[in-house]
Amino acid sequence: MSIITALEHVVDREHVYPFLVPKQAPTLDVSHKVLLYLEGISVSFDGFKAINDLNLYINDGELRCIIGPNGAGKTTMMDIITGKTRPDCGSAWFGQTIDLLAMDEPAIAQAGIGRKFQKPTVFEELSVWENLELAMADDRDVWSIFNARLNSEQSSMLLETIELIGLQENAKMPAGRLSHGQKQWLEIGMLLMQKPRLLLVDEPVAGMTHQEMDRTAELLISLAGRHSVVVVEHDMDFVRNLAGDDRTVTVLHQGSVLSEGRMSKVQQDPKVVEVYLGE
Ligand SMILES: Nc1ncnc2c1ncn2[C@@H]1O[C@H](COP(=O)(O)OP(=O)(O)OP(=O)(O)O)[C@@H](O)[C@H]1O
Repeated sequence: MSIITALEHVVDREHVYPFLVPKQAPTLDVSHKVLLYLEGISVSFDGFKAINDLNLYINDGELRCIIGPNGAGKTTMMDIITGKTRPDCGSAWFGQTIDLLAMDEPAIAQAGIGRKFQKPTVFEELSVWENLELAMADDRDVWSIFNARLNSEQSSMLLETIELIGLQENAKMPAGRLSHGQKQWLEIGMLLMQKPRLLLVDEPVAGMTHQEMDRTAELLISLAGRHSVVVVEHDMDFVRNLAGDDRTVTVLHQGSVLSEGRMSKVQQDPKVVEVYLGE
């Protein structure tokens, strides 16, 4: 480039230098129908292998239940997917192009992986509607969110979400007054406002009534297809309900996959009966 051209670029306010463009994750590619690939992942804490040569594949739009006894490595696996824990070896890809191990936690969330922890963390003083507004994927700051009007796409997304989580009647209610189950649904709704492609849900029904559990199963099943959903859960009745006859259940034990398949098959696997269901 000549000096004149370089000077022209400097004064040209439209010109953006490549080094000034924020690095963006490559476009998600699920042409092979797999959304998440974990291969040969291991991680040790003080010499103890919490994850041991783990291989796991989640299809695009799939709802997968992950079960396993205490200490099987379920939480650590979620921590690796979301970038909270770095594995010692192995690979983790989101679709075929996005290398999760090369990204930090915010970049992974930005790329479309949302995580719901066991305890609901909603803003208790704010209404259900405001909680959802606040969670909306947007570059507005907190104050402008409440001062600005939503555009029509944002309003319809919010309406659709509040209906999906069954809280339309509670839109104006402070989130602190919701039941435990309703708070969990609100938090799922808040995650959905960020348009995740993959939702990781940790023990969603702990502390719920049976009615709330059934409603939660319906909600998670309704999300599959548009999103992939990975649910870690201890409650076997809930897992049976969620998995139905044709979804895949993965059993983790000592940091690797012990068994995988339909719930009816997994339940009868002698290895599973021995380490987990037979407890
Ligand atoms: N940061 C850490 N430092 C040391 N050990 C850890 C750490 N995180 C996890 N572990 C150990 O790794 C093993 C797997 O833990 P993890 O929490 O992933 O299991 P889990 O399947 O989620 O168990 P639970 O069902 O009880 O939640 C456990 O033995 C745990 O004590």
